[in-house]
Amino acid sequence: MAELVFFSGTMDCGKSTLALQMDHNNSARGRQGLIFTKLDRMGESVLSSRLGLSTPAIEVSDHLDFWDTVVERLTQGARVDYLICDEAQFYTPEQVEQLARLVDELGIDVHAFGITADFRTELFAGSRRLIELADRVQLLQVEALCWCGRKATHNARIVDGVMVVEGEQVVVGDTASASVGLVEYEVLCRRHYMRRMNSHAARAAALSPDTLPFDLDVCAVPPQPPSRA
Ligand SMILES: Nc1ncnc2c1ncn2[C@@H]1O[C@H](COP(=O)(O)OP(=O)(O)O)[C@@H](O)[C@H]1O
Ligand SMILES: Cc1cn([C@H]2C[C@H](O)[C@@H](COP(=O)(O)O)O2)c(=O)[nH]c1=O
Repeated sequence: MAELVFFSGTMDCGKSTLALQMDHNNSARGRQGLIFTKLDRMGESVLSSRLGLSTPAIEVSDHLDFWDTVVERLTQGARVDYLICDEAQFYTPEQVEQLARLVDELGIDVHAFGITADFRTELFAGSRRLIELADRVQLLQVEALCWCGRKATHNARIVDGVMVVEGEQVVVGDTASASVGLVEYEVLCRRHYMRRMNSHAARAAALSPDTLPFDLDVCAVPPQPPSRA
């Protein structure tokens, strides 16, 4: 029985890697699939993982109709057994409905991958619709960790080293650390998200002589990011 599955987790927890693995495993067994993504960090029409693997993909614009795209392929004689849909948080609710229809009416498996919430903790429209419609929402097994060592549950946006909670919902970026003047992201546990305490702020607080030792978490010096030289 075909399924619509939403594989979800924070940024940097391995969603794109799993998307590539699922495509590999399916195609190795002779199944035919189509790979979609939207606004991948590496550029247009590519699905990339931080582990270094990437594959060509169909770029999803707001105007792309999944139903029409797949039906056109089938009409041309192609087989379509499954879809891999990365960065699905950026899809429109209508596109998610088209994916559900492909599962129900054409028996095509849809594996969607994405983060649920933005840097303000608000659901992305595509993720909301996926949670509403998916047969299953599956959290990834590999957990990304907050700088304090707890499981990371939130995606924080960092601008010039400072965590922000206002701004455009969509700004493509990476979780790379230690760059200044860039929009970047850091995954945090809820406690440190709520305190606006990203690793940079925690390091500064731990080193400041003015900081009262009111909380061991805050006073712990977060590990330095690895040098990228
Ligand atoms: N150098 C590395 N060695 C081993 N694993 C790595 C390395 N760099 C990244 N990873 C793994 O890749 C994951 C990020 O993979 P990716 O598929 O790009 O994440 P997502 O799509 O969820 O943002 C990290 O959580 C980590 O497990
Ligand atoms: C939290 C958040 C993220 N984004 C962007 C940043 C990245 O380009 C993607 C997530 O990609 P990943 O493969 O899961 O790392 O989403 C955004 O635009 N707005 C946000 O609030």
